[in-house]
Amino acid sequence: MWQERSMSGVWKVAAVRDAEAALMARLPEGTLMARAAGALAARIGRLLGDTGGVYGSHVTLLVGAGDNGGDALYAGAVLAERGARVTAIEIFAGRHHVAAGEAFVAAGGRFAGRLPEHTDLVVDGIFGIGGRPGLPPAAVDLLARLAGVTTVAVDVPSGVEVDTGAVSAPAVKADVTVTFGCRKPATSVGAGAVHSGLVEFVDIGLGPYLPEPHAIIPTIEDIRRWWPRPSPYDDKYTRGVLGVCAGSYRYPGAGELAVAGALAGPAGYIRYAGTAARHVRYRFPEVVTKDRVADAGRVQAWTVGPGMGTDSVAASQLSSALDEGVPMCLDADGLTLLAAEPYLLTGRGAATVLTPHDREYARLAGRCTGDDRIGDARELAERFDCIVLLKGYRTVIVDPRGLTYLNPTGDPALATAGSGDVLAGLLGALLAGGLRADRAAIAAAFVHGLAGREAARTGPVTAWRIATTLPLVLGEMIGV
Ligand SMILES: NC(=O)C1=CN([C@@H]2O[C@H](COP(=O)(O)OP(=O)(O)OC[C@H]3O[C@@H](n4cnc5c(N)ncnc54)[C@H](OP(=O)(O)O)[C@@H]3O)[C@@H](O)[C@H]2O)[C@@H](O)CC1
Ligand SMILES: [K+]
Repeated sequence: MWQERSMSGVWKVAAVRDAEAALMARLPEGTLMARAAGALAARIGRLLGDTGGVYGSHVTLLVGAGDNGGDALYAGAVLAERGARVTAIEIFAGRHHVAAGEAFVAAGGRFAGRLPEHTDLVVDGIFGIGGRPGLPPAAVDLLARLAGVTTVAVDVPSGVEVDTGAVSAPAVKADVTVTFGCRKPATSVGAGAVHSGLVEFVDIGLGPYLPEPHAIIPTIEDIRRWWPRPSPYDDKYTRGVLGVCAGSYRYPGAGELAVAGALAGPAGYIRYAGTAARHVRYRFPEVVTKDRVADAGRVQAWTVGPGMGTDSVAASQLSSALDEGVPMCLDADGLTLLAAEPYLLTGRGAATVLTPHDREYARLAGRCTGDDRIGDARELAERFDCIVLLKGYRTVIVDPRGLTYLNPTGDPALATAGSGDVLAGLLGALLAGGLRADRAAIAAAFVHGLAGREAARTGPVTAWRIATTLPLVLGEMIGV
């Protein structure tokens, strides 16, 4: 499924090692490292080019004992040949990739016991996929002294747990990570994605040897292809009708934001049911409003939960919506209701997407999210037999069979009150529009992220601004 061409996969270390062994068996020794180091040197060269050029620049390599340090040394050799002053510091005294060290010295690089006076750019070659979480004290000390210097991580930022992206101990914080062969969780999810900075992928030929990926990162082409578009034969009903049950007397804004998100989606008709009906009607004349889900009329999907409260009225609204047996996005207060009544979804035939943030996750799972966000999301998806969209800088989406997506468009600006209400509305509209539920979840997260980024370009981001930026982003980037 992931092989749809534009997607990129994410693989764990064991799969990378197997693919590497299979490929290496067909190639002369050192070929892969040469490919990796060549691309690394080229990327560093471009970065230095932006700040005065390679010639005469001061580059410091932090070099571990394994092949990751070897990559750094071979790249350092190329830079030294191009006139950079390259200094390598061993993290473990007397231990480095021997052939790479010789090439480095032959090209004019030098090993030193301490940092040079000045560094323009530091290369993290401490550990790659052979790394365990955390850094030796010597590396922590060097990195502290290099704080503020442009940092390029080789393959993964050292110290990040490669298979989960967890950062539970000191780890390198890179501006750019040049990653080889395939993407890994370390650069794609959790705090590791933050520590990776801009991730540049270098194809070294592993592709044909890799198995099904651990997770998938969709691209904008995937989202464009999936987004439902009306045909000339559609009417407002056949495009899909979404029911939105969100907001309340107390929190009418949640209803308005969820509806605003929904209106940006592909559904042809939005029905609102809830106690914020007056507010919704006033702001959106195109939406038909009722107080009760039971009176809302037929829909192809429901979004239930944002700001609806958790009292008995809210519980009965949720239960009416579930009775309709159509796909549902369950968010916010709806998740709190589910946590209190975990059997609510048992035996449900239609797809359900749960959209927790970390605190809602804790309520549902009975424990906090841990270091492995993909594992956390999978556990919840299995328990409730649902699709789970676990929000974060890299939102994780999993279906109960384990198919996993990572959203690449997250932005810190999205962490603002009401932002999730907009997402829930948009996601529901995609469900109503007939998109497969896992794709509806990732497409909504992707476009919501783009809208957050776009809104952030012109000032502080509010949920309302995310909602009003959605049509712009959909028109300009998704082509709807
Ligand atoms: N895959 C590919 O296709 C290609 C891979 N290539 C490159 O190879 C890299 C993998 O190299 P690698 O296997 O030699 O392991 P690497 O990451 O250098 O580190 C191992 C060393 O670090 C040590 N160590 C680890 N953690 C530690 C800790 N917390 N604290 C202290 N020590 C710790 C560990 O010690 P040990 O476990 O032996 O005690 C061992 O000495 C890969 O990321 C990529 O850059 C490319 O060149 C070509 C294509
Ligand atoms: K590294």
